[in-house]
Amino acid sequence: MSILDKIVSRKKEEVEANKKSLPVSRLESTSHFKRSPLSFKKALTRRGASGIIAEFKRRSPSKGLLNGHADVIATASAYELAGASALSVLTDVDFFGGSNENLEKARAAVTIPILRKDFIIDEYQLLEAKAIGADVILLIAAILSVHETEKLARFARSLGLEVLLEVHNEQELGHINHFVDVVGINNRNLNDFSTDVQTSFRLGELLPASAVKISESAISQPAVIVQLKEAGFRGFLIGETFMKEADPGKACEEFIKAVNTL
Ligand SMILES: O=C(O)c1ccccc1NCC(=O)[C@H](O)[C@H](O)COP(=O)(O)O
Repeated sequence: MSILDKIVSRKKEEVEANKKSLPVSRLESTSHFKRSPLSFKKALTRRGASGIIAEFKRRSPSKGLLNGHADVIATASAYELAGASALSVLTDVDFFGGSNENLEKARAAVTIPILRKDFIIDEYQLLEAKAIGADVILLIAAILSVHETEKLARFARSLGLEVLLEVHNEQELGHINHFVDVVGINNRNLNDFSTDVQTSFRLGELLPASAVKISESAISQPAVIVQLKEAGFRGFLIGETFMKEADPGKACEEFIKAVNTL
């Protein structure tokens, strides 16, 4: 079984358990549920935006523990102060050491949009995303059919959430539909963990000029941001480069400063 299959299999169990312990009526009664989400797309395309989407990721299947000490509130605040356009918060518990609570804490600490980074396979998770204060959700083409992608994207939009669709190869471009706000090209092959930033350049050329596209994973050099911007990318999702440092907020600040000097 590939790691992606393992994650999805565990996710199905987790979602069924959550449906029982926290029914939809409880999700719908939260204060976040009544809030109007912020626009991720606007935050990335605003004039002068850094486009950096700074991620809070404690550990990952590919690298193990990245940072056991960073505090989510301090890190989220520091990312925003450093000039990040948006945050990404892992909420998967078993494989990434994340939690819904982390996203709620980040929500209370920042005013920029927050991406719920998880493996979404069920509409319940979209209601949950809204209830914990997310603004945008991730749909991963590699784990969804074209029909499932459209159904989930439509439902997310009906809740006022924006949709980031993640693709990794030419075939997955067929998952794009008109409910998708932003297309993410993941430089990491989620089955074997190999990374190659060229994936963004290759697939980016195949997207219509009107698509708002972001590059995800394995970005560690400020110079790459300049090249990706030249290729029309508006956002850059960065986790490990920041989280592997003792002070992820400082690492983000230095990275954005370095981009601005190029
Ligand atoms: O990060 C992993 O090892 C991973 C493994 C399996 C599925 C997803 C995985 N990561 C999710 C992501 O897409 C990244 O957290 C995100 O793009 C940031 O990547 P990075 O800057 O390389 O931490």
